[in-house]
Amino acid sequence: MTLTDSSKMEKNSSNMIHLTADSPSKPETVCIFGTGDFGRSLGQKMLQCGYSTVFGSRKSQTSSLIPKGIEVLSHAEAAKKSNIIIVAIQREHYNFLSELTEVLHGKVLVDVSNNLKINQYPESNAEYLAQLVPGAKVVKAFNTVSAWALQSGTLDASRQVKLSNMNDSKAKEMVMGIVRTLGLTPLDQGSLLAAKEIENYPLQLFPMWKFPIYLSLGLSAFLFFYCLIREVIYNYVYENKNVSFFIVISIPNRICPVVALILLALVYLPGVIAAIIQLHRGTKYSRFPDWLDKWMLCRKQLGLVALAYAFLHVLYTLVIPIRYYVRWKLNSYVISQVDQFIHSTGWHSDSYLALGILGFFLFILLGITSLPSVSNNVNWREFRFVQSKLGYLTLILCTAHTLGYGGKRFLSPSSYRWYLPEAYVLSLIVPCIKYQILHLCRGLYSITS
Ligand SMILES: NC(=O)C1=CN([C@@H]2O[C@H](COP(=O)(O)OP(=O)(O)OC[C@H]3O[C@@H](n4cnc5c(N)ncnc54)[C@H](OP(=O)(O)O)[C@@H]3O)[C@@H](O)[C@H]2O)C=CC1
Ligand SMILES: [Fe+3]
Repeated sequence: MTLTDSSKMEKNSSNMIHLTADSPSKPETVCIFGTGDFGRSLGQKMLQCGYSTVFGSRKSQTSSLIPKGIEVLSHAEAAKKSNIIIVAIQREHYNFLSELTEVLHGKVLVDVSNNLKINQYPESNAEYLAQLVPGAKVVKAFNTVSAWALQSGTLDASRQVKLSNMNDSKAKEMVMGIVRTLGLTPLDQGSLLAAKEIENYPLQLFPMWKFPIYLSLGLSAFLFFYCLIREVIYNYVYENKNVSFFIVISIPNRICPVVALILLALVYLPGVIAAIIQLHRGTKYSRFPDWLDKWMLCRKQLGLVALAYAFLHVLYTLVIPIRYYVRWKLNSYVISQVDQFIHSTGWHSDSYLALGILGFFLFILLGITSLPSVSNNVNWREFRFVQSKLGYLTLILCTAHTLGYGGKRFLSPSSYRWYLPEAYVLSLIVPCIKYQILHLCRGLYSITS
């Protein structure tokens, strides 16, 4: 066991001790308004974790769905029994709470609600609740956990509970205590102003992945038609050769490395543009344009999509030796000439393959270090070293590998092995410019200081 492992275990066990020692802060009774899906699931979980729970509902009779051991009372009666009231009701039905202002005065009201659309209302649901019941201490929490996850106990993917609250740290601490006892991790997001962001969070669908995925799909489509015209249609029209089966493996295997390289280059390009902007403005303390900000924020996703394309390229390449077309070509080549081993060709083929293997290995390393569990264990300098220095090296190695493969026939337009020169140009230019800019910056810095 490493030193970090043991210190982590120590930390965890001290947390556990802290939890049990924390139990005095565990309230006697928790009240939940609303006996819908979420209210029932939360009530059941509370009961399992040792809380005495009471429901506040419009109906007084208990249905078979209500977990056994939980009393169902009217809203006012239930609220009187507890200092914490979890409001598991849709925002549209909050109006009746204003009639309970007196009972709810000084109590902690937990708003768990979500909306159907991003930014559906001008103010967040939690702020709206705080306006309706001015005497209560409103805390936003639990909206990022689903009723299904609470019921099934599969909380791994959604263990984090984002919280925010007006200015009452005591109320927030009380809710955080409950969150911890339920086996979840509270994540303090600050004041109630953050509630809107917390409410928008479950409605987002891979926000950072949209641009990289659309871009890669667009590039793939463009390259597919480009290769289709250059290789299949051109050969058919001018050489009367039918190579339409290229669509299945040859063309995808041409598209994958090119898209991977362009995307990888686009990971490093915004850094270059940012450096140029900073040099032009003469300061690094001004905001970048919005488009550059957004581009910088999705670099990790761009890199991971690039890695996926590189993986596909590796898989497509692995099947090459068993393809009929390749075996046929090889055989006819052997038959057509008494083959002499050409040393330079041996070198050329081995070195481009070796460059590809090394480049792909570093590419995987980049992907792994971008995973949160790994990046949390390296310091900022180590992370930058891997992502920046090794990133450029990966770009150069992969470009050299592709150049090495296509290089021989680069200038022959009728060849089916023709690669898009733009891909190389872009991926080679980026590290070069950055290198130049760094030197320029160092030079300027030494002159001015
Ligand atoms: N379902 C989920 O996975 C999640 C839900 N949430 C949030 O939890 C809240 C409840 O969701 P959910 O349980 O799924 O919804 P349901 O429709 O299943 O339940 C809503 C409950 O609100 C109460 N209610 C309905 N209309 C009124 C009214 N006019 N006046 C007073 N109370 C009313 C009812 O309780 P009664 O009949 O007892 O009065 C009803 O059972 C929502 O705000 C939702 O956004 C948050 C995270 C996940
Ligand atoms: Fe390759």
